[in-house]
Amino acid sequence: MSDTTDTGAGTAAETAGGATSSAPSRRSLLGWGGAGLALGAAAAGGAVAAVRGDGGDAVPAADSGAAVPFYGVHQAGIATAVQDRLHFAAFDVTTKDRGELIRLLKEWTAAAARMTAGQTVGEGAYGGLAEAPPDDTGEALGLKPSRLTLTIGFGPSLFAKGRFGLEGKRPEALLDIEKFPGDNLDPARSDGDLCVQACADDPQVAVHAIRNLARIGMGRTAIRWSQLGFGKTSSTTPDAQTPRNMMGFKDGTRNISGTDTAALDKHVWVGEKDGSPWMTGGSYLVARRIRMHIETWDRTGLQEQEDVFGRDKGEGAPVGKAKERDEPFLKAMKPNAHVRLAHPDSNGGATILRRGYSFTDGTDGLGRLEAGLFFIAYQRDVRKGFLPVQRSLARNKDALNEYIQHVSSAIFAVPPGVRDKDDWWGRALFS
Ligand SMILES: C=CC1=C(C)c2cc3[nH]c(cc4nc(cc5[nH]c(cc1n2)c(C)c5CCC(=O)O)C(CCC(=O)O)=C4C)c(C)c3C=C
Ligand SMILES: [Fe+2]
Repeated sequence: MSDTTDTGAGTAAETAGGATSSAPSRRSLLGWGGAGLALGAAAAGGAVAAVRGDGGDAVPAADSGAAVPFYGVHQAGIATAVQDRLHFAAFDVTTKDRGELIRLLKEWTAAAARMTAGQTVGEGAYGGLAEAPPDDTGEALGLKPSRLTLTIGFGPSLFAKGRFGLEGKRPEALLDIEKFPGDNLDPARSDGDLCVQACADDPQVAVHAIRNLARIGMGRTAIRWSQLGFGKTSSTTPDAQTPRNMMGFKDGTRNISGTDTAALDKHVWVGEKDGSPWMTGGSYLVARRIRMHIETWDRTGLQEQEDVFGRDKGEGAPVGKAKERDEPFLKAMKPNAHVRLAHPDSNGGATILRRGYSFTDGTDGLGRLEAGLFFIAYQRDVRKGFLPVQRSLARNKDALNEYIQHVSSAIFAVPPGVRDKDDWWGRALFS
């Protein structure tokens, strides 16, 4: 655990860069494969043979074992290619000391830079003082970087008066989300001062990352709730096969593509003139745990299932069309079909980037599968993204509502990317 050092930006930078560390890395354990080469470049802070051009514009990662660059204009994990697994954690900040919080964010940044490059945290998992717990918990030793991305967000409660002096910096877009008809929200699984979204192609790598951040944060933060996810339910790579959700339908067909920079600028990235300068290049994240009434769905006829979405189950084509990517003709769908109500044309152009994951947490004690969608949406302004779409789905009685229930809700301001080794998560907010 790296709580032994007062990690100033300089120290954090050295650690993040990896150049001065003698810690055993997942790279050194792996040798120099193709992924290792990309990782080596990332660790050196140089041009990466890889996944993003200028650190902001995303292009798909080819190799699921590779490293996704940590530094960039935008945080990775939003427009970058979606990985297979998720561990999402919301934290309460337990320290009252602003300086402590800043130190924590610097330490987290340094650890995140190392872990996303496939390296161990701090001095590693072994080889240190026998009396002290190792800096790294060790379960990712020998594993590839697995396209791990770590994306941080700040919740509304962090900006509360009398806490950290941030009340004047709360963006208007970081609003308190209203309760929608049909919501059955569990406060213990909702909200949070901070969040970290960890996505990777190996679940052990994602879980290791959250575990180590939680460990570094001990005494200053505590996990409020967390969510594991599998089977991505969206795609930010248009050429990839669209994944299917737990209802068996292709999900993510009409998502914003990670390569469509014009759409990302228009709908996802916060602009300079959007009101909160520290958020320029960032985005707003809405997370909703949505339980599915799986057993009811499984007893529902195919025609009804297809009517619910307005797409067919096999190909994923919109009603009356042959191919998944054909332009939907909304009026051909039932008035309360999910796609019809969620489409930008039905919501004044409101458009979101979806990045959700399926989940199952076993059974619920009544023999029913505790399963659903952990819905994640990124947008430039929640008032022009999630809110109008969800209002439309809730108030117009989306046909899907009979089969689902929203059981948790959270919103976070996701700051821009960490530019280089001297930068840290939230620097613009606290400066
Ligand atoms: C508030 C936003 C949305 C919530 C909540 C939501 C829940 C939800 N969606 C599905 C399954 C599908 N959704 C699909 C399309 C779709 N959904 C939203 C928004 C929300 N969905 C949008 C904006 C769209 C795209 C509409 C369009 O432009 O055509 C689809 C169709 C395939 C696709 O385009 O992705 C499916 C399937 C579930 C199961 C669910 C809650 C559990
Ligand atoms: Fe949807």
